[in-house]
Amino acid sequence: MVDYRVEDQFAILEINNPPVNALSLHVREGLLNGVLRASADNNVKAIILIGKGKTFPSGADIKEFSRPGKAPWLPEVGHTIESSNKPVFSALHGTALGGGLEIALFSHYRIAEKTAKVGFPEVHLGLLPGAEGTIRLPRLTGLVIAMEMITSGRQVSAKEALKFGIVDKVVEGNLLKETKAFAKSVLGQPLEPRKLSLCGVKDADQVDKYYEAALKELLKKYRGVIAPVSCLKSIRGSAQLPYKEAAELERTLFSELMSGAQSAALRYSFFAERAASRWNLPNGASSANSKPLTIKSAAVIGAGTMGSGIAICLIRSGIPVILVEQNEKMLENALRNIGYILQGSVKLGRMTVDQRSDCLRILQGAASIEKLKDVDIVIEAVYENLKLKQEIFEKLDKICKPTALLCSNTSTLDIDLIASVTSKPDRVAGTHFFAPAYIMKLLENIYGSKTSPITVATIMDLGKKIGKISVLSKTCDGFIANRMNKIGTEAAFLVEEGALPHDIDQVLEDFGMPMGVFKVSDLSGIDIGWSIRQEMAKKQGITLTLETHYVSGERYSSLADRLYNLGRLGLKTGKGWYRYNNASNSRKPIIDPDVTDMILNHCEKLRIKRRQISPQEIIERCLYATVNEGFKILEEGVAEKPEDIDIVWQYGFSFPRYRGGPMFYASQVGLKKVYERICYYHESFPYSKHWLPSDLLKKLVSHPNEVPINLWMNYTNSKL
Ligand SMILES: CC(C)(COP(=O)(O)OP(=O)(O)OC[C@H]1O[C@@H](n2cnc3c(N)ncnc32)[C@H](O)[C@@H]1OP(=O)(O)O)[C@@H](O)C(=O)NCCC(=O)NCCSC(=O)CC(=O)CCCCCCCCCCCCC(=O)O
Ligand SMILES: NC(=O)C1=CN([C@@H]2O[C@H](COP(=O)(O)OP(=O)(O)OC[C@H]3O[C@@H](n4cnc5c(N)ncnc54)[C@H](O)[C@@H]3O)[C@@H](O)[C@H]2O)C=CC1
Repeated sequence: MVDYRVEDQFAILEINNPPVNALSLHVREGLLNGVLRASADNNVKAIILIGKGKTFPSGADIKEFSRPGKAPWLPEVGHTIESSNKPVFSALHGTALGGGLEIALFSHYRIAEKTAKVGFPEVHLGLLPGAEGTIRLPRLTGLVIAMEMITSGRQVSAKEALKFGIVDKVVEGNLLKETKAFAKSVLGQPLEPRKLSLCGVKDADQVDKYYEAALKELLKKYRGVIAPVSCLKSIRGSAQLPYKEAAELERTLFSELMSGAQSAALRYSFFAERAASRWNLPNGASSANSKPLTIKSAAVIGAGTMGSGIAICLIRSGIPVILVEQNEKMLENALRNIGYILQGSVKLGRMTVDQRSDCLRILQGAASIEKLKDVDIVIEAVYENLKLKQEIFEKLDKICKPTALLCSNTSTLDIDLIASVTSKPDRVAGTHFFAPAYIMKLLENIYGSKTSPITVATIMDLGKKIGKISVLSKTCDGFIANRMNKIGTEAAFLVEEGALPHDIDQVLEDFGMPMGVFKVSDLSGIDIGWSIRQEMAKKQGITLTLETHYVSGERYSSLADRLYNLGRLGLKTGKGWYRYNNASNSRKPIIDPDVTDMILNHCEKLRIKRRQISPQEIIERCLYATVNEGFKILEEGVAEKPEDIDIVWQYGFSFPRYRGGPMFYASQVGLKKVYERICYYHESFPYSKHWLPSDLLKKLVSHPNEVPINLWMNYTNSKL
């Protein structure tokens, strides 16, 4: 794993552990032995550490973190490098990250190839750079840059690294040749000043001031996340303590993080995200054996909230779009609105004026779908109405070229029903974006029973190309995301039983959700849910009233319908579950006593006896109902694996990454405990079928060995 050779009196230690040269045990052993061998070899004047393939080591081997590790540990390897009697040069290319950068900081000199990037991304894994990265980086860069880089996990370019003093030279061309040339220019110079363990932190006297300022920022930015603060404490130690004691403090903080729940969840999330990009269809097709088509042009039908957002995603990635609306006036409004949104991006520094112009240049409007005959893909985003969508797909089938993919942004409707009106159902799929589509990272792609592997491969690939995290779902009512989301349903029941909307929002926010469910409902519009419920009632041939308490034997809450009837549609009308100060254009939700009165009246009318509800019950009711549905989704093959579900929740509903996702969270609580509580709530609420315990969960708890191993178990200390 570390190839050793001597060339021109240089010992070259080439790290060869694809794909990212992670510093797994054999690499650490190879480095340690290689440096000792080279140090003892009289024919060697200097040592060069270099990565084979696309990168210098991108970090420790994260997979090893969930197993008992073995020496030599990285700091031991590092100190062997630093104390070598021969100068050691790290030649950096690709992404020299985490433990990789630490190895470089133990070396006496660092040379970076022009396109290389360096950084400490450990904070994203709930960790700190625990091989003395927090002690060494400030010795090179000073405290402010070290604090920023380590607490943000940001990767910096070779050029910036040179400016910060992290690397000694940036080179172009053959890295090894250039490193040798640099080495020759410094051979013979004393090594002691190059050993960071012997240097001090130049702005150490300012540490308290920098620490306080950074802490204030971090607490605001990363509410509930512990690793950034630990990083900061360790960096403070680097300035306040002698080197050895600082390293001990770093080790203690690292061990605390490593054994904690947040890092377990974040490490799981790292692999889950990559696992979600791989897919398998029941017919044997998979991401490994299916090739995507190239999408060179697109059309979006419906330029409302979603259609406009989807069009932005496409044009931002350089894909020309024809945007279709019902008439010229609506089209004009939509195009103007897109212009404003992009203007906002410019103001926020997310794009330049020129990039905005480039985007608008490839956006074309149309008030009829007749113009779509040449596009490679159509994404329909009209109202959530099956009949309307079928009419549109029937027309598209006739107008578009035979190879075009026809996709719907439907949030709930069966893709098979939409595909059934076309002559090419293999080309039909769901591409479910989340609002606001130009911000939210998730693209939930949906395949129907006839969707072809090429279609699936293309929409999964398209997601990646437009900067989304794509996850695949089989068609069903609501797909993974909306079918599983029982938070809103249970939250409404909890309000009927005794809680108030802001109580529930507070508990969910304390759990780590960026925004409570009622605030989200106000933001997206009370009318959205109302339309979905009306559509559902129509399908079942029933009429919903404000007194409706059961629908087809299922408990139903009409609280949101009451808001709708009062014209309280959320933020857009200045009133919803909360009140908003529209005069000052404020989006800040204000608790509204009128809503409390409305809730109390509702309960009185329906003779619901209100009671005290604990935060624990709120979490259990909202999350365990969701988890139970998640297991049903797995059982039915709607989601292929728990990772897919968790990634949908992280990127579609902003579920806190440091809790892994609802399925992972359940595994951390203990599946047995979760199952028992689900059974308890099923007994308490027999008229909510989402409490009917999942067979898969029951089997997993009672006969774990009979259930195929769930991937998440590989990376964590999760328990049954
Ligand atoms: C590197 C990337 C930027 C590459 O991106 P890209 O090209 O897009 O490829 P990907 O699809 O992301 O990745 C390809 C493939 O590689 C896998 N992979 C990537 N990185 C790693 C990794 N670090 N480890 C393992 N595997 C990795 C990835 O999963 C993909 O495979 P797939 O899942 O099968 O598809 C990008 O990948 C990236 O950003 N990677 C992560 C980089 C990172 O986070 N690095 C930091 C790692 S943590 C680290 O380095 C820790 C430390 O610094 C501290 C170590 C301290 C040790 C101190 C220990 C002292 C302990 C003493 C204990 C004593 C106990 C006792 O006495 O018993
Ligand atoms: N709003 C949301 O948060 C989300 C909505 N969705 C789904 O996206 C779709 C669109 O939703 P929204 O954008 O919120 O609705 P919207 O009401 O904001 O926009 C729909 C647009 O479609 C246009 N339209 C209707 N019939 C048309 C036709 N025949 N030809 C051209 N344009 C037509 C309307 O004029 C309107 O501008 C729905 O299927 C919805 O379920 C999916 C994810 C999230």
